[in-house]
Amino acid sequence: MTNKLYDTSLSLLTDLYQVTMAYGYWKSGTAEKEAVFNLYFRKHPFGGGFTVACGLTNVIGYIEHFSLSKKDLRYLQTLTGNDGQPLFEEAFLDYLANLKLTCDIEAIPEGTVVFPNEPLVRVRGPILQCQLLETPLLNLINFESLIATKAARLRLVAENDTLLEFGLRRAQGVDGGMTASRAAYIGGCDATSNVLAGKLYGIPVRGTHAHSWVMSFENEAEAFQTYADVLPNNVTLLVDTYDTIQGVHNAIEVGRKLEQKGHKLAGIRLDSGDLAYLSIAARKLLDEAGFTDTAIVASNDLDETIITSLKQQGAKIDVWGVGTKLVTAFDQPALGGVYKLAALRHTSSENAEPDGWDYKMKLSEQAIKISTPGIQQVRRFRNEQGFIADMIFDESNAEPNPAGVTMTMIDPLDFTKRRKFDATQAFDDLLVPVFRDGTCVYESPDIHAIRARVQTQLTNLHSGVKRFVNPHTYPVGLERNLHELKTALVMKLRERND
Ligand SMILES: Nc1ncnc2c1ncn2[C@@H]1O[C@H](COP(=O)(O)OP(=O)(O)OP(=O)(O)O)[C@@H](O)[C@H]1O
Ligand SMILES: O=P(O)(O)OC[C@H]1O[C@H](OP(=O)(O)OP(=O)(O)O)[C@H](O)[C@@H]1O
Ligand SMILES: O=C(O)c1cccnc1
Repeated sequence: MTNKLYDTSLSLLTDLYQVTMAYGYWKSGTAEKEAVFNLYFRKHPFGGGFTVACGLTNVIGYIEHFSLSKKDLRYLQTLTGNDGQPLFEEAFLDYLANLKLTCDIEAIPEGTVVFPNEPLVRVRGPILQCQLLETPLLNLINFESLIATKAARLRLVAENDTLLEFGLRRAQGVDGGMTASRAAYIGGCDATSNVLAGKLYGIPVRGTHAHSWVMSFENEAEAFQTYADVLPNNVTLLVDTYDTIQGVHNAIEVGRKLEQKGHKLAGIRLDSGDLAYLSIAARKLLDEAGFTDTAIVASNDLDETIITSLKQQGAKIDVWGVGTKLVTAFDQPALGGVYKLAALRHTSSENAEPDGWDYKMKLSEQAIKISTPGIQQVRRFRNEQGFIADMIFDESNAEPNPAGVTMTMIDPLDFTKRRKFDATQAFDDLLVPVFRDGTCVYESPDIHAIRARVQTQLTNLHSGVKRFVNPHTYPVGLERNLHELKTALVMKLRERND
């Protein structure tokens, strides 16, 4: 199912500087110059060892609906510079009115585990168009990948327990709630409480009831009984409004009556107090009363650390409801994805050289912030045990060619560390074609298939990469030619600035 939230044009959902640069390219006659940009991040979120790529379906929706409406253009017409004069001339607005995206876009499919410096999306096309896409692409990929990663971490600790996403009420606005519900499901949640996300994305919806239900009755027993009478096929009772242990006794009473009518007490929910102690006590009471199938749901500011601790304490919790700390990515509120120019095409008419790419990179005093030039692809080598290493290479300049025999991968942090991969080594090239000349050529898998992909990907990762404390760094390197090209370009740029 595609994301209906983006069925209207969001073409102005960008930073002003993208539009002023677009104007600059147009005015200086370089708008159509072919460029390549890469979208990548530099550091895993949450101090982890992996990230889950997510957001591509929404990127496709955004691009397919890209078109500046008359209202958009009228708005741009009103923008003025510091002299009070219009920022943009009419002819540029006419150009934008007729602008159709013609980019070629490759991307790593959603649900793939990815690592720092790997291009998640590669955009190739007229530089003006590539530039306009920067902000929306970052917005869409950064947030969804962040939340999918958080959910994948929760899934790792929840193991085979049920994981519910309860975050809408505490999410960052409407869109924060909607995209978080989608990404949380993809990352590993089993269902959401968000009904609109259920409708739009086909995510299973689940829920219990609130304290207000109990508080609205004379007493808890009456509240539970009324709920069971009204929804006998959906009875999970929140037992902690007044006294949790008494609440469990009241729930058991209702459960007995449900059984007499051929229904069952599906669960109880704990939402405060010591969840380890209370879940163990509740399990004992339920089991003694014969309710061995009744699930214990827990919520209350849970995250992967608390769930791990509760499991270590022997908590008897079957279902974890996680809201705030999941959908707000509480401990790291943003993934720092960036979008950098990596190559610009020159034609023989511009200089004496034949047509070809000028490689581009951003220098920095910090090695981690130096971007990598080139028309990049990521080759993931694997064997029966799982993923071995990822090698970033330049499609137009690989050794000896992308389908060829031995390739040498160089560790970006220690150039003396090299690994060779010969032709017998199994691999997958991660970036796949998504747009050709502005037309979508990629069919997004359905959301359930994307979710399943995350779990398959994680089973292919070494457990050391998945641990939360000091995770092992999964090897990612540059193919030798790309490494040499990058080194030569750094030298050249540094010399030019000396
Ligand atoms: N046994 C436990 N071990 C570790 N953390 C726990 C345990 N039990 C509960 N927590 C977590 O501790 C945090 C605070 O719980 P605490 O009991 O202090 O507040 P509360 O139950 O929300 O209080 P209130 O009764 O006022 O609602 C929550 O994030 C909760 O998930
Ligand atoms: O704790 P989170 O991970 O964010 O999970 C969502 C929380 O939202 C609800 O509380 P709230 O107090 O809003 O409503 P309630 O009266 O139904 O408990 C629910 O009981 C959870 O505690
Ligand atoms: O259904 C629930 O139990 C629920 C839904 C939203 C937030 N907290 C709990």
